[in-house]
Amino acid sequence: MLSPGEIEDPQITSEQLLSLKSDIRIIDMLEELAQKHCPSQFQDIETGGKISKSNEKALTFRDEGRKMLRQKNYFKALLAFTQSIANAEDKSEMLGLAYGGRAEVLFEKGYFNECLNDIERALQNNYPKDLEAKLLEKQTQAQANAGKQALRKYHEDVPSLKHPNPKISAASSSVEIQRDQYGGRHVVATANIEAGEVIAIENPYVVAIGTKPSQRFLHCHECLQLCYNLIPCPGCRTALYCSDKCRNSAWEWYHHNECDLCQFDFNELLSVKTVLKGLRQLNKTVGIEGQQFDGTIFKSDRYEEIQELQTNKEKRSVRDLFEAANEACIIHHFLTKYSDFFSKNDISGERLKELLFHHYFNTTLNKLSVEKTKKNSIDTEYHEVAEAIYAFSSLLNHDCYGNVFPVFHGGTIILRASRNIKSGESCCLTYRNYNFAEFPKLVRSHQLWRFFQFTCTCEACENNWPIFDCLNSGDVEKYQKLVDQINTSLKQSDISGVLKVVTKKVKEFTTAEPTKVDVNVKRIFCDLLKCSGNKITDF
Ligand SMILES: C[S@@+](CC[C@H](N)C(=O)[O-])C[C@H]1O[C@@H](n2cnc3c(N)ncnc32)[C@H](O)[C@@H]1O
Repeated sequence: MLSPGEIEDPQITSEQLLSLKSDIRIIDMLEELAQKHCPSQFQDIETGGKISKSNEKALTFRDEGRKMLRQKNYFKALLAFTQSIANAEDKSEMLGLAYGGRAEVLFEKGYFNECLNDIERALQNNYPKDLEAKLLEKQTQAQANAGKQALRKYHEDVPSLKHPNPKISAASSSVEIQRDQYGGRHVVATANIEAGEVIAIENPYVVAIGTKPSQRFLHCHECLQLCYNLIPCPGCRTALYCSDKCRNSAWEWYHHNECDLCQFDFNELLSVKTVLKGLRQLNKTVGIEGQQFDGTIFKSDRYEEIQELQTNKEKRSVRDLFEAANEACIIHHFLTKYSDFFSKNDISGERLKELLFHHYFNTTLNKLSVEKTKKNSIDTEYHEVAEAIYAFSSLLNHDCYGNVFPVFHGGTIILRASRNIKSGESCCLTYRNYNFAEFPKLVRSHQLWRFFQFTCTCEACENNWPIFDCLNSGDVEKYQKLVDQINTSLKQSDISGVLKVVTKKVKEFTTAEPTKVDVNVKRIFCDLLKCSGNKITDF
């Protein structure tokens, strides 16, 4: 794709662009510039050609899978066979063989139920008759063991809200949405909230899985659950799902058109999914009485809430405006030329470009990173699975010493208080973990402006709280005792026991500038909260 640096037109400024007033005029002007400087950019993508399913590619991955299986490198074998399944042509013998190969890996690792699913799929997909006897033998062995397979849980059950908010479908009744001139919409506590309390439980509107093999070949692209026997979209070699239910849901809401784009090797894009799902939802609800948007209840699964999310368009650089316009034009071009989008949607090309432009900004601004953690250990490392858009969770503003922490169960986000929050206080996340203890104020303000276009005026910024090394120590002796207690409990895998002790400690925090002990205890507390959420693979 063309980059803004390649536009040799130094005269253009974001003010000039924004003075054009309407989005479509900005898009048109930038499209004209892009065509002047790089007339061949659409053809460049097209000459790469449709990268459709290919049994040849599937065979290469199958060979790799078999090699890894022989070497007992089961993890790599699983990834290779799943890639073979993604590439194999629908209903081909190659697909059957790829399922058969993965069934062997699953058998070796004791995933007998998953193995049986794959054997079934192999048999339904023209598995070669001369190899069938061996597969049926494996089936009998797996059936004999399936009953003994322990139930594996990749996160704890999603809790339910004790006191649901009658006006916000995802939130507890102790919060409300307020708006002010400086911070826009934000979430405020309407009652005292204790550390650990659940503030909201919310499903994503759309998700976009990461591009690494450990992300896309191990998680459902729709619900984000960890899954070792994903099934492919029959049309493209990109999308993989944990079940027919997820595959059908994705198809119904957005993938019926996204699939055409995936065949040109576009990664799954939050903005595109949002537009496709939004239009689908609007088409479905229009005309149904009582389904019109009335705005009295904030619903997480409704397009109007997503459309309203902030864009900061007026504060964007030329680079941002250009990237958004360019992406909108490319997606528009490919949907027009290679899909039946316009015959199924009553919408003009210009309107589609405007929507893509709008959602480029509001998805880049509001997306959250869906994470997972190591099993039963305090793990400060960052393991991303996907990015996702949540309607209500997007309304929490930033604080460099945030009081809310997200934990992910599959794609579901659970927002918990990471310290006590007083009634009337704002409930805030720490965006991209730009917290005061790790990043000096100068770095934080630079990055917060770069990614979120605002100047932070939180207590840490206003009072110039020092970074960790320069904080007061706090009660180190007590802290050492706590750490010993934590380590003993962790050795016995007693997470809930240690969480109780740490929660008590967090509840004792005062509002003054935190000490080193406070910062460490809060960090441990958040890491322990994460233990109930998504786990990294145990394969
Ligand atoms: C994810 S949105 C949060 C919800 C947003 N306030 C709204 O009205 O929809 C992020 C944007 O909110 C604003 N924001 C977040 N935290 C802020 C803060 N501490 N002070 C001022 N503005 C803030 C910035 O414009 C930022 O780009």
